[in-house]
Amino acid sequence: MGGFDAHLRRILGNEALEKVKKSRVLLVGAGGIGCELLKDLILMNYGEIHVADLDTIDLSNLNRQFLFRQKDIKKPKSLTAVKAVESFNHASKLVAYHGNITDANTYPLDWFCQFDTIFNALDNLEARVYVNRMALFGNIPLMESGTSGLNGQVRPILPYQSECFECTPVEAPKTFPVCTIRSTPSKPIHCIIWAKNFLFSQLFGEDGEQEQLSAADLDTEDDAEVEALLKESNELLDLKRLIKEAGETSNDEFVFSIVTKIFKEDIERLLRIQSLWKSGAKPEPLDVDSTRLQLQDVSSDVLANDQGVWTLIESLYVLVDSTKRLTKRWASERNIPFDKDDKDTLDFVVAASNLRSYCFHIEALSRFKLKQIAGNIIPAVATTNAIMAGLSCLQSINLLTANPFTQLRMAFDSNYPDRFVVPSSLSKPSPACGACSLRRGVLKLHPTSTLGQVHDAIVEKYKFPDDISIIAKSRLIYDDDFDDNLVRTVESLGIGLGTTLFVSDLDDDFEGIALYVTNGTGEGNDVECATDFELVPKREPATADEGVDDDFEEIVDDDLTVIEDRKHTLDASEEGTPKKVKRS
Ligand SMILES: Nc1ncnc2c1ncn2[C@@H]1O[C@H](COP(=O)(O)OP(=O)(O)OP(=O)(O)O)[C@@H](O)[C@H]1O
Ligand SMILES: [Zn+2]
Repeated sequence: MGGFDAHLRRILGNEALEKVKKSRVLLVGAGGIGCELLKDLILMNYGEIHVADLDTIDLSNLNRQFLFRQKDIKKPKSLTAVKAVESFNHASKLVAYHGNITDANTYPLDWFCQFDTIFNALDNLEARVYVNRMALFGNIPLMESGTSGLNGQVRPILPYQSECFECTPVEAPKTFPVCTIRSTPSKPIHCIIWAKNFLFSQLFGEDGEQEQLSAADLDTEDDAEVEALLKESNELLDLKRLIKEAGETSNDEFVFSIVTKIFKEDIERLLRIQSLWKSGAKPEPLDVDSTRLQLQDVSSDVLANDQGVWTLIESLYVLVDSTKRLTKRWASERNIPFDKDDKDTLDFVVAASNLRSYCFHIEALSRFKLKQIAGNIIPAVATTNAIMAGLSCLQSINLLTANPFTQLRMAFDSNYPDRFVVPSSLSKPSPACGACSLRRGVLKLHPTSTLGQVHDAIVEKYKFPDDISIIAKSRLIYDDDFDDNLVRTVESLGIGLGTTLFVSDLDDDFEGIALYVTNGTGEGNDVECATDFELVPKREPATADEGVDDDFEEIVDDDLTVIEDRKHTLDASEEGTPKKVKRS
Protein backbone atom coordinates (compact mmCIF):
# COMPACT_ATOMS: atom_id res chain seq x y z
CA MET A 1 0.00 0.00 0.00
CA GLY A 2 1.17 3.50 -0.66
CA GLY A 3 2.35 5.66 2.17
CA PHE A 4 0.15 8.64 1.39
CA ASP A 5 -3.23 7.21 2.30
CA ALA A 6 -3.66 8.80 5.71
CA HIS A 7 -2.82 12.32 4.51
CA LEU A 8 -4.97 12.02 1.44
CA ARG A 9 -7.89 10.70 3.42
CA ARG A 10 -7.71 13.78 5.61
CA ILE A 11 -7.51 16.13 2.60
CA LEU A 12 -9.94 14.49 0.20
CA GLY A 13 -12.25 12.62 2.54
CA ASN A 14 -13.01 8.92 2.40
CA GLU A 15 -15.42 8.96 -0.48
CA ALA A 16 -13.28 10.97 -2.90
CA LEU A 17 -10.15 9.01 -2.05
CA GLU A 18 -11.88 5.70 -2.68
CA LYS A 19 -13.03 7.00 -6.07
CA VAL A 20 -9.53 8.18 -6.94
CA LYS A 21 -8.13 4.78 -6.00
CA LYS A 22 -10.58 3.12 -8.35
CA SER A 23 -9.89 5.49 -11.27
CA ARG A 24 -7.93 4.47 -14.33
CA VAL A 25 -6.38 7.47 -16.06
CA LEU A 26 -4.36 8.09 -19.21
CA LEU A 27 -1.41 10.48 -19.25
CA VAL A 28 -0.46 11.50 -22.79
CA GLY A 29 3.10 12.81 -22.96
CA ALA A 30 5.96 12.13 -20.57
CA GLY A 31 7.91 15.35 -21.23
CA GLY A 32 8.10 18.51 -19.13
CA ILE A 33 4.53 18.58 -17.84
CA GLY A 34 4.14 14.79 -18.13
CA CYS A 35 6.93 13.94 -15.66
CA GLU A 36 5.42 16.37 -13.14
CA LEU A 37 1.94 14.97 -13.70
CA LEU A 38 3.04 11.38 -13.30
CA LYS A 39 4.55 12.22 -9.92
CA ASP A 40 1.41 14.16 -8.89
CA LEU A 41 -1.00 11.44 -10.01
CA ILE A 42 0.98 8.87 -8.05
CA LEU A 43 1.00 11.09 -4.96
CA MET A 44 -2.78 11.34 -5.31
CA ASN A 45 -3.04 7.56 -5.29
CA TYR A 46 -4.77 7.23 -8.64
CA GLY A 47 -5.58 3.54 -9.08
CA GLU A 48 -4.15 2.98 -12.55
CA ILE A 49 -2.00 5.42 -14.51
CA HIS A 50 -1.25 4.60 -18.14
CA VAL A 51 1.51 6.73 -19.70
CA ALA A 52 1.98 7.11 -23.46
CA ASP A 53 4.81 8.93 -25.26
CA LEU A 54 6.34 8.44 -28.71
CA ASP A 55 9.72 9.93 -27.97
CA THR A 56 13.07 8.96 -26.54
CA ILE A 57 15.03 11.02 -24.02
CA ASP A 58 17.30 13.79 -25.24
CA LEU A 59 20.15 15.51 -23.41
CA SER A 60 18.20 18.79 -23.62
CA ASN A 61 15.28 17.25 -21.67
CA LEU A 62 17.29 16.62 -18.52
CA ASN A 63 17.14 20.13 -17.08
CA ARG A 64 13.40 19.89 -16.41
CA GLN A 65 12.18 16.34 -17.02
CA PHE A 66 13.35 15.37 -13.59
CA LEU A 67 12.60 11.65 -13.83
CA PHE A 68 15.36 11.22 -16.43
CA ARG A 69 19.14 10.96 -15.98
CA GLN A 70 22.12 11.06 -18.32
CA LYS A 71 22.17 7.25 -18.48
CA ASP A 72 18.59 7.32 -19.82
CA ILE A 73 19.42 9.29 -22.99
CA LYS A 74 17.96 7.57 -26.07
CA LYS A 75 15.63 5.39 -23.94
CA PRO A 76 11.84 5.67 -24.39
CA LYS A 77 10.38 8.42 -22.19
CA SER A 78 7.24 6.56 -21.11
CA LEU A 79 9.00 3.36 -20.01
CA THR A 80 11.81 5.27 -18.31
CA ALA A 81 9.41 7.58 -16.45
CA VAL A 82 7.42 4.63 -15.13
CA LYS A 83 10.62 2.87 -14.05
CA ALA A 84 11.91 6.01 -12.36
CA VAL A 85 8.92 6.29 -10.04
CA GLU A 86 9.10 2.67 -8.90
CA SER A 87 10.91 3.80 -5.76
CA PHE A 88 8.09 6.16 -4.78
CA ASN A 89 6.46 3.53 -2.57
CA HIS A 90 3.23 4.03 -4.47
CA ALA A 91 0.09 1.99 -4.74
CA SER A 92 -0.83 2.96 -8.30
CA LYS A 93 -0.67 0.41 -11.09
CA LEU A 94 1.49 1.89 -13.85
CA VAL A 95 1.49 0.95 -17.54
CA ALA A 96 3.77 2.54 -20.17
CA TYR A 97 3.26 2.72 -23.93
CA HIS A 98 6.03 3.76 -26.30
CA GLY A 99 4.13 4.93 -29.36
CA ASN A 100 2.25 7.63 -31.20
CA ILE A 101 -1.13 8.23 -29.63
CA THR A 102 -2.61 9.16 -33.01
CA ASP A 103 -1.95 5.69 -34.39
CA ALA A 104 -5.51 4.31 -34.56
CA ASN A 105 -4.37 0.74 -35.16
CA THR A 106 -2.39 0.57 -31.93
CA TYR A 107 -4.58 2.93 -29.89
CA PRO A 108 -8.12 2.68 -31.25
CA LEU A 109 -11.02 4.47 -29.64
CA ASP A 110 -11.88 1.38 -27.56
CA TRP A 111 -8.48 1.70 -25.97
CA PHE A 112 -9.15 5.33 -25.01
CA CYS A 113 -12.57 4.35 -23.69
CA GLN A 114 -11.09 2.25 -20.87
CA PHE A 115 -10.01 5.47 -19.11
CA ASP A 116 -12.02 7.56 -16.67
CA THR A 117 -9.97 10.69 -17.36
CA ILE A 118 -7.32 11.73 -19.87
CA PHE A 119 -4.49 14.09 -18.87
CA ASN A 120 -2.81 15.82 -21.81
CA ALA A 121 0.82 16.84 -21.40
CA LEU A 122 1.56 17.35 -25.08
CA ASP A 123 3.62 19.82 -27.08
CA ASN A 124 1.85 19.98 -30.42
CA LEU A 125 -1.47 20.97 -31.85
CA GLU A 126 -2.03 17.90 -34.00
CA ALA A 127 -1.89 15.46 -31.10
CA ARG A 128 -3.97 17.75 -28.89
CA VAL A 129 -6.70 18.01 -31.50
CA TYR A 130 -6.61 14.24 -31.97
CA VAL A 131 -6.97 13.49 -28.26
CA ASN A 132 -9.72 16.12 -28.01
CA ARG A 133 -11.64 14.24 -30.73
CA MET A 134 -11.10 10.90 -28.98
CA ALA A 135 -12.39 12.43 -25.74
CA LEU A 136 -15.48 13.65 -27.62
CA PHE A 137 -16.10 10.31 -29.31
CA GLY A 138 -15.68 8.47 -26.04
CA ASN A 139 -17.26 11.18 -23.85
CA ILE A 140 -14.21 11.09 -21.60
CA PRO A 141 -13.23 14.08 -19.42
CA LEU A 142 -9.98 15.61 -20.61
CA MET A 143 -7.58 17.70 -18.53
CA GLU A 144 -5.72 19.77 -21.11
CA SER A 145 -2.60 21.66 -20.06
CA GLY A 146 0.19 23.58 -21.72
CA THR A 147 3.04 25.93 -20.91
CA SER A 148 5.17 28.34 -22.84
CA GLY A 149 7.99 29.85 -20.82
CA LEU A 150 6.42 31.56 -17.81
CA ASN A 151 2.92 31.26 -19.27
CA GLY A 152 0.71 28.27 -18.75
CA GLN A 153 -2.83 27.07 -18.56
CA VAL A 154 -5.02 24.19 -17.52
CA ARG A 155 -8.33 23.59 -19.26
CA PRO A 156 -10.63 20.86 -18.00
CA ILE A 157 -12.91 19.67 -20.81
CA LEU A 158 -16.22 17.96 -20.16
CA PRO A 159 -17.32 16.76 -23.60
CA TYR A 160 -20.51 18.53 -24.81
CA GLN A 161 -20.89 20.33 -21.48
CA SER A 162 -17.94 22.69 -21.60
CA GLU A 163 -15.75 24.23 -24.29
CA CYS A 164 -13.62 21.63 -25.99
CA PHE A 165 -10.03 22.22 -27.09
CA GLU A 166 -11.21 23.36 -30.51
CA CYS A 167 -14.01 25.70 -29.39
CA THR A 168 -11.72 28.73 -29.32
CA PRO A 169 -9.53 29.42 -32.33
CA VAL A 170 -5.83 28.91 -31.90
CA GLU A 171 -3.95 32.19 -31.86
CA ALA A 172 -2.33 32.88 -35.22
CA PRO A 173 1.41 33.55 -35.17
CA LYS A 174 2.25 37.23 -35.19
CA THR A 175 2.87 38.63 -38.66
CA PHE A 176 4.29 41.95 -39.85
CA PRO A 177 3.47 44.01 -42.93
CA VAL A 178 5.92 43.33 -45.76
CA CYS A 179 6.82 47.02 -45.99
CA THR A 180 7.89 47.10 -42.32
CA ILE A 181 10.20 44.19 -42.91
CA ARG A 182 11.51 45.43 -46.23
CA SER A 183 11.64 49.24 -45.90
CA THR A 184 11.06 50.58 -42.40
CA PRO A 185 12.20 48.13 -39.71
CA SER A 186 12.12 49.51 -36.18
CA LYS A 187 12.71 46.46 -33.97
CA PRO A 188 15.26 43.61 -33.89
CA ILE A 189 12.52 41.12 -34.84
CA HIS A 190 11.92 43.00 -38.12
CA CYS A 191 15.60 42.65 -39.04
CA ILE A 192 15.68 38.99 -38.01
CA ILE A 193 12.67 38.13 -40.18
CA TRP A 194 14.21 40.06 -43.06
CA ALA A 195 17.55 38.23 -42.69
CA LYS A 196 16.07 34.78 -42.21
CA ASN A 197 12.90 34.65 -44.31
CA PHE A 198 13.91 37.03 -47.06
CA LEU A 199 17.64 37.49 -47.58
CA PHE A 200 18.87 34.05 -46.52
CA SER A 201 16.19 32.08 -48.35
CA GLN A 202 16.59 34.23 -51.48
CA LEU A 203 20.33 33.64 -51.59
CA PHE A 204 20.66 30.06 -50.42
CA GLY A 205 17.26 28.50 -51.05
CA GLU A 206 16.59 26.20 -53.96
CA ASP A 207 17.10 27.69 -57.40
CA GLY A 208 13.81 28.93 -58.84
CA GLU A 209 12.17 28.95 -55.40
CA GLN A 210 12.95 32.63 -54.96
CA GLU A 211 10.11 34.85 -54.01
CA GLN A 212 8.64 36.74 -56.98
CA LEU A 213 7.09 39.80 -55.41
CA SER A 214 4.23 41.64 -57.02
CA ALA A 215 3.14 45.17 -56.15
CA ALA A 216 0.05 43.73 -54.44
CA ASP A 217 2.18 41.80 -51.94
CA LEU A 218 3.86 44.88 -50.60
CA ASP A 219 1.15 46.36 -48.42
CA THR A 220 1.99 49.91 -49.37
CA GLU A 221 0.35 52.56 -51.51
CA ASP A 222 3.58 54.45 -52.06
CA ASP A 223 4.48 54.03 -55.75
CA ALA A 224 8.11 55.00 -55.22
CA GLU A 225 8.44 52.43 -52.43
CA VAL A 226 6.85 49.72 -54.58
CA GLU A 227 9.23 50.48 -57.41
CA ALA A 228 12.25 50.43 -55.10
CA LEU A 229 11.31 47.13 -53.51
CA LEU A 230 10.60 45.42 -56.81
CA LYS A 231 13.94 46.61 -58.18
CA GLU A 232 15.62 45.37 -55.00
CA SER A 233 14.10 41.91 -55.50
CA ASN A 234 15.18 41.66 -59.12
CA GLU A 235 18.71 42.63 -58.25
CA LEU A 236 18.75 39.98 -55.56
CA LEU A 237 18.23 37.38 -58.26
CA ASP A 238 21.44 38.67 -59.82
CA LEU A 239 23.22 38.16 -56.53
CA LYS A 240 22.04 34.59 -56.47
CA ARG A 241 23.81 34.22 -59.77
CA LEU A 242 27.04 35.45 -58.14
CA ILE A 243 26.73 32.71 -55.53
CA LYS A 244 26.26 30.09 -58.21
CA GLU A 245 29.24 31.33 -60.18
CA ALA A 246 31.49 31.66 -57.15
CA GLY A 247 31.03 27.96 -56.37
CA GLU A 248 34.07 26.56 -54.62
CA THR A 249 36.28 29.65 -55.07
CA SER A 250 37.42 31.47 -52.00
CA ASN A 251 37.43 34.87 -53.68
CA ASP A 252 35.98 37.61 -51.43
CA GLU A 253 34.92 39.97 -54.20
CA PHE A 254 31.49 38.48 -54.85
CA VAL A 255 30.70 38.74 -51.12
CA PHE A 256 31.44 42.46 -51.16
CA SER A 257 29.24 42.87 -54.23
CA ILE A 258 26.44 41.37 -52.17
CA VAL A 259 27.22 43.51 -49.13
CA THR A 260 27.41 46.67 -51.22
CA LYS A 261 24.05 46.04 -52.86
CA ILE A 262 22.22 45.08 -49.68
CA PHE A 263 23.62 47.36 -47.05
CA LYS A 264 24.56 50.36 -49.20
CA GLU A 265 22.68 50.65 -52.48
CA ASP A 266 19.30 49.32 -51.30
CA ILE A 267 19.37 51.64 -48.32
CA GLU A 268 20.38 54.62 -50.44
CA ARG A 269 17.44 53.86 -52.68
CA LEU A 270 15.06 53.78 -49.69
CA LEU A 271 16.52 57.08 -48.46
CA ARG A 272 15.55 58.75 -51.71
CA ILE A 273 11.88 58.04 -50.92
CA GLN A 274 11.21 61.08 -48.77
CA SER A 275 7.75 59.96 -47.69
CA LEU A 276 9.19 57.06 -45.68
CA TRP A 277 11.24 59.29 -43.39
CA LYS A 278 8.82 62.03 -42.39
CA SER A 279 8.94 60.75 -38.86
CA GLY A 280 11.63 58.59 -37.30
CA ALA A 281 15.35 58.45 -37.94
CA LYS A 282 16.71 57.92 -41.43
CA PRO A 283 18.79 54.80 -41.95
CA GLU A 284 22.47 55.08 -42.68
CA PRO A 285 23.95 53.14 -45.60
CA LEU A 286 27.02 51.08 -44.78
CA ASP A 287 30.31 52.66 -45.76
CA VAL A 288 31.57 49.44 -47.32
CA ASP A 289 35.01 50.72 -48.36
CA SER A 290 36.03 51.99 -44.96
CA THR A 291 34.54 49.10 -42.97
CA ARG A 292 36.20 46.64 -45.31
CA LEU A 293 39.59 48.14 -44.49
CA GLN A 294 38.99 47.56 -40.79
CA LEU A 295 38.23 43.87 -41.21
CA GLN A 296 41.90 42.97 -40.91
CA ASP A 297 41.78 44.07 -37.27
CA VAL A 298 39.02 41.60 -36.38
CA SER A 299 40.12 38.36 -34.71
CA SER A 300 38.49 35.11 -35.78
CA ASP A 301 37.65 34.68 -32.06
CA VAL A 302 34.47 36.58 -32.81
CA LEU A 303 33.11 33.41 -34.39
CA ALA A 304 33.11 31.82 -30.94
CA ASN A 305 31.51 34.81 -29.21
CA ASP A 306 27.99 33.62 -28.54
CA GLN A 307 26.94 35.80 -25.65
CA GLY A 308 28.45 39.17 -26.56
CA VAL A 309 26.97 41.56 -29.12
CA TRP A 310 29.17 41.82 -32.22
CA THR A 311 30.20 45.30 -33.33
CA LEU A 312 29.36 46.52 -36.83
CA ILE A 313 32.81 45.52 -38.12
CA GLU A 314 32.61 42.13 -36.38
CA SER A 315 29.16 41.53 -37.90
CA LEU A 316 30.57 42.28 -41.33
CA TYR A 317 33.45 39.87 -40.66
CA VAL A 318 31.02 37.06 -39.75
CA LEU A 319 28.80 37.87 -42.71
CA VAL A 320 31.73 37.58 -45.14
CA ASP A 321 32.97 34.41 -43.48
CA SER A 322 29.57 32.67 -43.32
CA THR A 323 28.65 33.71 -46.88
CA LYS A 324 31.82 32.04 -48.13
CA ARG A 325 31.09 28.90 -46.10
CA LEU A 326 27.50 28.74 -47.36
CA THR A 327 28.48 29.45 -50.97
CA LYS A 328 30.85 26.49 -50.93
CA ARG A 329 28.11 24.29 -49.53
CA TRP A 330 25.55 25.55 -52.01
CA ALA A 331 27.72 24.26 -54.89
CA SER A 332 26.89 20.69 -53.83
CA GLU A 333 23.74 21.01 -51.68
CA ARG A 334 21.81 23.36 -54.01
CA ASN A 335 19.36 24.21 -51.24
CA ILE A 336 20.31 25.18 -47.71
CA PRO A 337 17.34 25.62 -45.36
CA PHE A 338 17.74 27.84 -42.32
CA ASP A 339 18.31 25.77 -39.21
CA LYS A 340 19.10 27.40 -35.88
CA ASP A 341 21.46 24.51 -35.09
CA ASP A 342 23.36 24.84 -38.38
CA LYS A 343 26.18 27.22 -37.44
CA ASP A 344 26.72 28.50 -41.00
CA THR A 345 23.09 29.49 -41.48
CA LEU A 346 22.80 30.94 -37.98
CA ASP A 347 25.99 33.01 -38.36
CA PHE A 348 24.74 34.45 -41.65
CA VAL A 349 21.34 35.39 -40.23
CA VAL A 350 22.80 36.91 -37.04
CA ALA A 351 25.40 38.92 -38.96
CA ALA A 352 22.98 40.13 -41.65
CA SER A 353 20.29 40.98 -39.13
CA ASN A 354 22.72 42.92 -36.93
CA LEU A 355 24.21 44.81 -39.88
CA ARG A 356 20.74 45.87 -40.90
CA SER A 357 20.03 46.85 -37.29
CA TYR A 358 23.14 49.04 -37.27
CA CYS A 359 22.02 50.72 -40.51
CA PHE A 360 18.54 51.40 -39.10
CA HIS A 361 19.73 52.42 -35.59
CA ILE A 362 18.12 49.36 -33.98
CA GLU A 363 19.62 47.45 -31.05
CA ALA A 364 21.91 44.61 -32.20
CA LEU A 365 21.66 41.25 -30.39
CA SER A 366 24.03 38.48 -29.37
CA ARG A 367 23.99 35.24 -31.36
CA PHE A 368 22.61 33.47 -28.30
CA LYS A 369 19.64 35.84 -28.03
CA LEU A 370 19.06 36.02 -31.76
CA LYS A 371 19.10 32.23 -32.06
CA GLN A 372 16.18 32.01 -29.65
CA ILE A 373 14.13 34.47 -31.66
CA ALA A 374 15.07 33.13 -35.11
CA GLY A 375 14.53 29.53 -33.97
CA ASN A 376 11.25 30.38 -32.19
CA ILE A 377 12.73 29.00 -29.02
CA ILE A 378 10.79 29.73 -25.87
CA PRO A 379 12.73 28.31 -22.95
CA ALA A 380 10.73 25.73 -21.04
CA VAL A 381 10.48 26.63 -17.35
CA ALA A 382 10.38 23.72 -14.92
CA THR A 383 8.43 25.72 -12.33
CA THR A 384 5.67 26.63 -14.77
CA ASN A 385 5.38 22.95 -15.76
CA ALA A 386 5.22 21.93 -12.10
CA ILE A 387 2.53 24.48 -11.26
CA MET A 388 0.32 23.64 -14.23
CA ALA A 389 0.69 19.90 -13.67
CA GLY A 390 -0.20 20.38 -10.01
CA LEU A 391 -3.30 22.37 -10.88
CA SER A 392 -4.36 19.85 -13.51
CA CYS A 393 -4.09 17.05 -10.98
CA LEU A 394 -5.84 18.98 -8.19
CA GLN A 395 -8.66 20.02 -10.47
CA SER A 396 -9.21 16.44 -11.58
CA ILE A 397 -10.66 15.75 -8.13
CA ASN A 398 -13.61 17.94 -9.09
CA LEU A 399 -14.46 15.42 -11.79
CA LEU A 400 -15.53 13.11 -9.00
CA THR A 401 -18.03 15.58 -7.54
CA ALA A 402 -21.75 15.61 -8.26
CA ASN A 403 -21.58 18.59 -10.59
CA PRO A 404 -18.14 18.88 -12.18
CA PHE A 405 -19.23 21.66 -14.56
CA THR A 406 -19.73 24.13 -11.75
CA GLN A 407 -16.88 22.85 -9.60
CA LEU A 408 -14.10 22.69 -12.17
CA ARG A 409 -11.90 25.69 -12.91
CA MET A 410 -9.60 26.52 -15.76
CA ALA A 411 -6.31 28.14 -14.75
CA PHE A 412 -4.47 30.78 -16.71
CA ASP A 413 -1.24 32.59 -16.03
CA SER A 414 -1.94 36.11 -14.93
CA ASN A 415 -0.53 39.43 -16.11
CA TYR A 416 -0.41 40.75 -12.57
CA PRO A 417 2.85 40.93 -10.67
CA ASP A 418 1.46 39.57 -7.41
CA ARG A 419 -0.53 36.70 -8.78
CA PHE A 420 0.75 33.89 -10.94
CA VAL A 421 -2.47 32.18 -11.99
CA VAL A 422 -6.12 33.15 -12.20
CA PRO A 423 -9.02 30.72 -12.29
CA SER A 424 -12.01 30.79 -14.54
CA SER A 425 -15.28 28.85 -14.61
CA LEU A 426 -15.86 26.53 -17.51
CA SER A 427 -17.62 28.02 -20.53
CA LYS A 428 -20.34 26.30 -22.50
CA PRO A 429 -19.33 24.76 -25.84
CA SER A 430 -19.29 27.08 -28.82
CA PRO A 431 -22.14 26.25 -31.23
CA ALA A 432 -19.74 27.16 -34.04
CA CYS A 433 -17.14 24.59 -32.99
CA GLY A 434 -16.37 22.16 -35.79
CA ALA A 435 -15.42 19.46 -33.29
CA CYS A 436 -18.06 19.43 -30.54
CA SER A 437 -21.10 20.92 -32.28
CA LEU A 438 -21.37 17.46 -33.88
CA ARG A 439 -22.45 14.77 -31.44
CA ARG A 440 -19.90 11.99 -31.67
CA GLY A 441 -20.19 8.29 -31.00
CA VAL A 442 -18.96 4.79 -31.79
CA LEU A 443 -20.14 2.53 -34.57
CA LYS A 444 -19.22 -1.14 -34.28
CA LEU A 445 -19.18 -3.14 -37.48
CA HIS A 446 -17.52 -6.00 -39.33
CA PRO A 447 -15.65 -5.80 -42.65
CA THR A 448 -18.49 -7.78 -44.24
CA SER A 449 -21.30 -5.54 -42.91
CA THR A 450 -23.04 -3.73 -45.74
CA LEU A 451 -23.59 -0.01 -46.02
CA GLY A 452 -27.33 -0.80 -46.00
CA GLN A 453 -26.96 -2.29 -42.52
CA VAL A 454 -25.01 0.76 -41.41
CA HIS A 455 -27.72 3.06 -42.78
CA ASP A 456 -30.51 1.15 -41.06
CA ALA A 457 -28.71 0.95 -37.73
CA ILE A 458 -28.04 4.70 -37.70
CA VAL A 459 -31.58 5.70 -38.71
CA GLU A 460 -33.10 3.38 -36.15
CA LYS A 461 -30.82 4.20 -33.23
CA TYR A 462 -30.82 7.98 -33.58
CA LYS A 463 -34.35 8.28 -35.01
CA PHE A 464 -33.07 10.11 -38.06
CA PRO A 465 -35.57 10.99 -40.77
CA ASP A 466 -35.15 8.48 -43.62
CA ASP A 467 -33.36 10.93 -45.89
CA ILE A 468 -29.82 11.03 -44.67
CA SER A 469 -26.44 11.45 -46.27
CA ILE A 470 -23.29 9.65 -45.19
CA ILE A 471 -19.81 10.95 -45.87
CA ALA A 472 -16.63 8.98 -45.29
CA LYS A 473 -13.10 10.22 -45.95
CA SER A 474 -14.48 13.43 -47.53
CA ARG A 475 -16.48 11.33 -50.03
CA LEU A 476 -20.25 11.09 -50.24
CA ILE A 477 -20.99 7.38 -50.00
CA TYR A 478 -24.73 7.54 -49.57
CA ASP A 479 -27.69 9.83 -50.05
CA ASP A 480 -31.21 9.53 -51.36
CA ASP A 481 -30.18 9.86 -54.99
CA PHE A 482 -27.09 7.75 -54.61
CA ASP A 483 -28.00 4.44 -53.05
CA ASP A 484 -25.88 2.16 -55.26
CA ASN A 485 -23.49 1.53 -52.38
CA LEU A 486 -26.10 0.13 -49.99
CA VAL A 487 -25.38 -3.45 -51.06
CA ARG A 488 -21.62 -3.08 -50.83
CA THR A 489 -19.57 -4.20 -47.85
CA VAL A 490 -17.92 -1.50 -45.75
CA GLU A 491 -14.56 -3.10 -46.48
CA SER A 492 -15.03 -2.56 -50.21
CA LEU A 493 -15.86 1.08 -49.50
CA GLY A 494 -12.61 1.56 -47.59
CA ILE A 495 -14.38 1.94 -44.25
CA GLY A 496 -12.56 0.31 -41.36
CA LEU A 497 -11.10 0.82 -37.92
CA GLY A 498 -10.60 4.54 -37.27
CA THR A 499 -12.75 5.84 -40.15
CA THR A 500 -15.16 8.60 -39.21
CA LEU A 501 -18.62 8.65 -40.81
CA PHE A 502 -20.41 12.00 -40.94
CA VAL A 503 -24.17 11.70 -41.02
CA SER A 504 -26.73 14.46 -41.58
CA ASP A 505 -30.39 14.64 -42.57
CA LEU A 506 -31.11 16.13 -45.95
CA ASP A 507 -33.76 18.52 -44.62
CA ASP A 508 -31.17 19.89 -42.24
CA ASP A 509 -33.51 19.73 -39.27
CA PHE A 510 -30.87 18.30 -36.94
CA GLU A 511 -27.21 18.88 -36.15
CA GLY A 512 -25.05 16.29 -37.92
CA ILE A 513 -23.35 13.46 -36.06
CA ALA A 514 -19.95 11.81 -36.41
CA LEU A 515 -19.42 8.10 -35.80
CA TYR A 516 -16.04 6.50 -35.23
CA VAL A 517 -15.79 3.02 -36.70
CA THR A 518 -14.46 0.23 -34.50
CA ASN A 519 -14.48 -3.54 -34.87
CA GLY A 520 -17.71 -5.30 -34.03
CA THR A 521 -17.65 -7.82 -31.23
CA GLY A 522 -20.84 -9.78 -31.83
CA GLU A 523 -21.54 -12.65 -34.20
CA GLY A 524 -22.13 -12.25 -37.94
CA ASN A 525 -22.27 -8.89 -39.64
CA ASP A 526 -24.11 -6.99 -36.94
CA VAL A 527 -23.81 -3.22 -36.93
CA GLU A 528 -24.17 -1.52 -33.58
CA CYS A 529 -24.40 2.16 -32.72
CA ALA A 530 -22.74 1.91 -29.33
CA THR A 531 -23.19 5.45 -28.02
CA ASP A 532 -26.47 6.76 -26.64
CA PHE A 533 -27.44 10.35 -27.40
CA GLU A 534 -30.32 12.24 -28.89
CA LEU A 535 -30.23 14.28 -32.06
CA VAL A 536 -30.03 18.02 -31.46
CA PRO A 537 -32.40 20.21 -33.51
CA LYS A 538 -30.46 22.47 -35.83
CA ARG A 539 -29.48 25.78 -34.31
CA GLU A 540 -29.34 29.11 -36.09
CA PRO A 541 -25.99 29.67 -37.81
CA ALA A 542 -23.63 30.79 -35.09
CA THR A 543 -20.75 33.18 -35.11
CA ALA A 544 -17.41 32.07 -33.78
CA ASP A 545 -17.81 33.96 -30.51
CA GLU A 546 -21.38 32.95 -29.83
CA GLY A 547 -21.90 30.58 -26.99
CA VAL A 548 -18.51 31.29 -25.51
CA ASP A 549 -19.34 32.43 -22.06
CA ASP A 550 -16.95 35.22 -21.30
CA ASP A 551 -18.36 35.84 -17.90
CA PHE A 552 -15.35 34.52 -16.08
CA GLU A 553 -15.32 33.80 -12.41
CA GLU A 554 -14.44 36.94 -10.57
CA ILE A 555 -13.53 35.44 -7.25
CA VAL A 556 -10.23 33.76 -6.90
CA ASP A 557 -10.44 30.22 -5.60
CA ASP A 558 -7.98 29.23 -2.98
CA ASP A 559 -6.98 26.02 -4.65
CA LEU A 560 -6.01 27.77 -7.87
CA THR A 561 -4.20 30.74 -6.49
CA VAL A 562 -0.78 29.29 -6.14
CA ILE A 563 1.21 32.41 -5.64
CA GLU A 564 -0.94 35.11 -4.19
CA ASP A 565 -0.25 38.01 -1.93
CA ARG A 566 -3.31 37.85 0.28
CA LYS A 567 -2.78 41.31 1.68
CA HIS A 568 -3.32 42.71 -1.77
CA THR A 569 -6.22 40.82 -3.27
CA LEU A 570 -7.10 42.31 -6.60
CA ASP A 571 -10.45 43.87 -7.07
CA ALA A 572 -12.49 41.88 -9.57
CA SER A 573 -12.64 44.81 -12.00
CA GLU A 574 -8.84 45.04 -11.88
CA GLU A 575 -8.52 41.40 -12.72
CA GLY A 576 -9.51 41.67 -16.36
CA THR A 577 -10.35 38.73 -18.52
CA PRO A 578 -8.09 35.74 -18.18
CA LYS A 579 -6.21 34.96 -21.33
CA LYS A 580 -7.70 32.28 -23.51
CA VAL A 581 -4.68 31.46 -25.57
CA LYS A 582 -3.96 27.98 -26.76
CA ARG A 583 -0.43 26.94 -27.13
CA SER A 584 0.87 24.46 -29.55
N1 LIG B 1 1.38 12.03 -30.90
C1 LIG B 1 2.04 11.84 -29.75
N2 LIG B 1 1.96 10.66 -29.11
C2 LIG B 1 2.62 10.45 -27.95
N3 LIG B 1 3.38 11.39 -27.36
C3 LIG B 1 3.51 12.58 -27.95
C4 LIG B 1 2.84 12.86 -29.18
N4 LIG B 1 3.14 14.12 -29.53
C5 LIG B 1 3.97 14.61 -28.58
N5 LIG B 1 4.20 13.69 -27.63
C6 LIG B 1 5.06 13.84 -26.44
O1 LIG B 1 4.62 14.90 -25.65
C7 LIG B 1 5.72 15.33 -24.84
C8 LIG B 1 5.65 16.81 -24.69
O2 LIG B 1 6.59 17.20 -23.75
P1 LIG B 1 7.43 18.55 -23.82
O3 LIG B 1 6.54 19.67 -24.16
O4 LIG B 1 8.24 18.66 -22.60
O5 LIG B 1 8.32 18.33 -25.10
P2 LIG B 1 9.75 17.75 -25.25
O6 LIG B 1 9.88 17.31 -26.68
O7 LIG B 1 10.05 16.75 -24.20
O8 LIG B 1 10.65 19.01 -24.94
P3 LIG B 1 10.98 20.26 -25.87
O9 LIG B 1 10.02 20.24 -27.02
O10 LIG B 1 10.71 21.43 -24.96
O11 LIG B 1 12.39 20.05 -26.25
C9 LIG B 1 6.99 14.86 -25.53
O12 LIG B 1 7.65 13.94 -24.71
C10 LIG B 1 6.48 14.23 -26.80
O13 LIG B 1 7.21 13.09 -27.20
ZN1 LIG C 1 -15.72 22.47 -29.25
